[in-house]
Amino acid sequence: MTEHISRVDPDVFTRYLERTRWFGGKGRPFTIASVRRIGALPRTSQDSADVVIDLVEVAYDDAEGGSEVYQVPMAFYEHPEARLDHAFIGWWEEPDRGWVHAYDALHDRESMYCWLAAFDRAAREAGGNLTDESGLRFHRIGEHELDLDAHSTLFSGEQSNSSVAFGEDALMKVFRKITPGVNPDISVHDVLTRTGSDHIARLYGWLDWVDEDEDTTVQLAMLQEFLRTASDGWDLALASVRNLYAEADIHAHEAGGDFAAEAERLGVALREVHDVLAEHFPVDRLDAAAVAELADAMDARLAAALDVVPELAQHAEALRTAYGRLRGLGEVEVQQIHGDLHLGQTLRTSLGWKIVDFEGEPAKPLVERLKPDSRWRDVAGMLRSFDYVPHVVERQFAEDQPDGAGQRAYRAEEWAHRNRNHFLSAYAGGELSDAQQVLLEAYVADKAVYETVYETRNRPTWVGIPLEAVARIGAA
Ligand SMILES: Nc1ncnc2c1ncn2[C@@H]1O[C@H](COP(=O)(O)OP(=O)(O)O)[C@@H](O)[C@H]1O
Ligand SMILES: O=P(O)(O)O[C@H]1O[C@H](CO)[C@@H](O[C@H]2O[C@H](CO)[C@@H](O)[C@H](O)[C@H]2O)[C@H](O)[C@H]1O
Repeated sequence: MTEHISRVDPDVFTRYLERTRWFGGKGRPFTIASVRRIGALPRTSQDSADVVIDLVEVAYDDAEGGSEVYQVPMAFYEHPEARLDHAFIGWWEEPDRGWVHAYDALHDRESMYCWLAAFDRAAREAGGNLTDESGLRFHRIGEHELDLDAHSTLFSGEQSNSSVAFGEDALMKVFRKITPGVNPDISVHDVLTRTGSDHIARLYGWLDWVDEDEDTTVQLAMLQEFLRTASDGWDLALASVRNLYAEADIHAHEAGGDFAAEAERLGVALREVHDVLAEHFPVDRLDAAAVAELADAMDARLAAALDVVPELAQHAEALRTAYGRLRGLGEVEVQQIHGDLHLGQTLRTSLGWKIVDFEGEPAKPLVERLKPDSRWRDVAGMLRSFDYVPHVVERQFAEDQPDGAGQRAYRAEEWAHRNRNHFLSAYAGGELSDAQQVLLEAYVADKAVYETVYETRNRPTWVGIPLEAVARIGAA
């Protein structure tokens, strides 16, 4: 542990991380390797607490090993704040502040005002940049005037990061797992905002920190347009299946809540986003050797997954065969993509579909996430998501209405099939070539394997959903 908080019992952070949704190391043994104070938010006249940002380094004590760094913004109060009980981290003596009661600052409206006010001030500084003496830099782009009267509300969803809405004006996403260098969520939103894309929330700014010791920059948060009229694509799709089940014996295309037209619009939106990204980021053609490396990477991911999900073993050969087919492809085009696309990353607004969260898969190292990849990875992510929807609805129905499961399973498959097809043909604009089919199948298999690990670690009772998909690949 570094000197400045050496009096804090590391168990305080261990217990806190384990309680959060966003900590990626749940289920793995770990110790706190270091805690580093990187700055304090500029004070405003409304402040009632000191607000600081710590980076907490976690070292894993299992065979996989390695370490990760998490961002923990904290509000320090002199006395306990009952209204923030749910966000309590611990209490300890700070060298220059005395005894403090530390709370997760994102739950605290007074503290969140510090971020909003700093972003607002940045817009008025030269170049839209505000830098403080600790190296925290607030950047603004565009003309949007922030609403400084807006109250902050922390989103409570299942997220890898923490998002705070400022009224209906702006949304700030605080990145939890921190890696030095460019965060693709910011760089991709920056390009799509500057080019006027219709399918994203506009970027308003971001916060980074210059680590002078390591000569690196760390991106800490992103501020963007709040999509007021948004409905989550995942929730809409769940509602569509519930609607289908509410009427006995009708087909998916006959149900009032049919989702196929939305699936088609989503396909078109994704293609348009991919086209803009291809225009503004480098596009490469992988040669046969590089394509073989792509297959090797999928093999390696499967090997690592087998340690976490031993049930995958019986399907390993079929999965390797799907990856192996990639080796027969001469060339594969790669570009900047989304990297972790699923229905929960899509929002239906009054102005059409928007896609959010361009950070890539949270578990992947940044170097991997920054590498150009095939567009078919994103398409595969969406196809997997259409597969998840009826399974999740069925879990809810099975409890209340155990009868009729067989009939529901049949109709569920019809729903998933219909929406996958509508999405895919709208995206591709016609039939897929053999090479595209091979790519798509390999990426679907790779995503399903990733999901088995993700579910085992985060929602163990859901692991059957991707495992069933993996079994289908085996049976094909
Ligand atoms: N600009 C926005 N306006 C309104 N809601 C948003 C916006 N961006 C994201 N959301 C909501 O916040 C949720 C989490 O955002 P996301 O970027 O996926 O975070 P994470 O990286 O933590 O997964 C999304 O599912 C969506 O419902
Ligand atoms: O949104 P995140 O970047 O945090 O993505 C992670 O969490 C997702 C779950 O919220 C997970 O997605 C999986 O579950 C979805 C249903 O909840 C389903 O629609 C997706 O198809 C499935 O992959 C995602 O994989 C993970 O990276």
